[in-house]
Amino acid sequence: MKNVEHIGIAVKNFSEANGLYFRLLGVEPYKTEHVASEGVNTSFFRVGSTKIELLEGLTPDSAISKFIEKRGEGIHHIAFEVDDILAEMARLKSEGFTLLNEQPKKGADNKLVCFVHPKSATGVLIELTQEIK
Ligand SMILES: C[C@H](C(=O)O)C(=O)SCCNC(=O)CCNC(=O)[C@H](O)C(C)(C)COP(=O)(O)OP(=O)(O)OC[C@H]1O[C@@H](n2cnc3c(N)ncnc32)[C@H](O)[C@@H]1OP(=O)(O)O
Ligand SMILES: [Co+2]
Repeated sequence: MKNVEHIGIAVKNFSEANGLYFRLLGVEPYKTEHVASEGVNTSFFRVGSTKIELLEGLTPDSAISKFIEKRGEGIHHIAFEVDDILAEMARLKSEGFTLLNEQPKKGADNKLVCFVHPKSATGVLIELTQEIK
């Protein structure tokens, strides 16, 4: 795995949180994107070589809404950049990690993504991301 591509943060109020992170980081988000398949709105802020992804759930059954309901706002996942997502998925599976999708799916920001169950990774939801070229 390469660098931490982004850290995902679950927020209750998307526009307020975007304003707060603008004041915190001193930069505007470089993009906001609706990801229908995940039921979320996302925004991305560049911080050095990595990014902060703010996530707002759009329906009560989205992963983000359920997370906030159970655990409140906060860090939701850590995303690692990989060159070959299929190879990395096979490697993690053989190491005993539970993958949450059997095939890579289209994530935000032009990436293929796969999630690893937090219960198999010390309570941390892990995302693999591979850039779509
Ligand atoms: C688009 C974009 C991108 O970057 O491209 C994204 O990031 S999309 C990001 C949003 N999409 C996703 O997160 C997709 C992958 N996530 C999922 O498939 C799911 O959220 C899930 C399997 C992690 C949890 O789903 P679930 O239906 O089992 O949910 P539950 O609410 O019952 O949660 C089961 C247990 O996992 C815990 N749990 C849930 N979410 C998290 C999390 N993010 N980090 C750590 N623990 C977590 C709950 O507290 C609970 O623990 P306890 O049992 O102890 O109470
Ligand atoms: Co993410």
